[in-house]
Amino acid sequence: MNDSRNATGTGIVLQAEKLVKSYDEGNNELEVLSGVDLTVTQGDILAIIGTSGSGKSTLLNLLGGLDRATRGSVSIAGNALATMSDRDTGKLRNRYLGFVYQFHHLLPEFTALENVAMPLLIRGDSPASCQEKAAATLKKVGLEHRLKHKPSALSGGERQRVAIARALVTEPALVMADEPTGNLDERTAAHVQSLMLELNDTLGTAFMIVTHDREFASRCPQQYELHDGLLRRL
Ligand SMILES: Nc1ncnc2c1ncn2[C@@H]1O[C@H](COP(=O)(O)OP(=O)(O)OP(=O)(O)O)[C@@H](O)[C@H]1O
Repeated sequence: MNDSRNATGTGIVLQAEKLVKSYDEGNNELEVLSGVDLTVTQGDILAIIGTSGSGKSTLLNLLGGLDRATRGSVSIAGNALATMSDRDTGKLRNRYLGFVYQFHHLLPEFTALENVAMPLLIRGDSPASCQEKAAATLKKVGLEHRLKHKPSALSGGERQRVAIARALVTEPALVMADEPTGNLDERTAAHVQSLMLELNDTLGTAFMIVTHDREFASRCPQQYELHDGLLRRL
């Protein structure tokens, strides 16, 4: 596997070319993506907006290797997904990508620290190193005083910050976030949005953020709109 920093000598983390996705609907074929091109370079932060049903989640699933394209190509750190087994795609995903969703998906019976340590434990790191890295990452999202709290004892914004820490703990090149603040009140959403912009700035992690929030999108240096199956830079 290539390293993201010098995969192509250009710091390209993710590249999609002429991406098409159709769903088979019996007699009909629903073409959701009709030829999407996108390049994400190290440290980029980009927002993707689009009306409901325009294919934003479909696009993220393809780019993150969670689903396969009908045509076209996706490569992560210079590795083309099309010819890769599901197992190798999973390995690539774990190494280079982090994911944040609208709902935090934290495990309720585990503390914030244990939830954040989980991806490292699954990867086979030693328990001591997992704990240390998880604590350091929770500090980066301002939750060093909440390590032992379970999700039920955290506020909505805190839970989402734990989810962001969990996505960051493996030091991914790119975090893909699907409506990460869609479930938060306006004020809390604004805090979590600022946190992602800060983390991008301080850690150099690239962020791709699907959002309905046009104001948030306008705070991101790159903005794209998905419309009629195509992705257009705004
Ligand atoms: N597995 C599937 N099988 C058939 N059609 C699907 C499937 N997944 C999504 N679709 C359809 O593809 C279109 C795009 O869906 P998608 O979830 O990607 O949109 P979205 O832009 O993320 O929407 P929202 O903003 O409402 O979450 C929709 O018309 C949806 O019904």
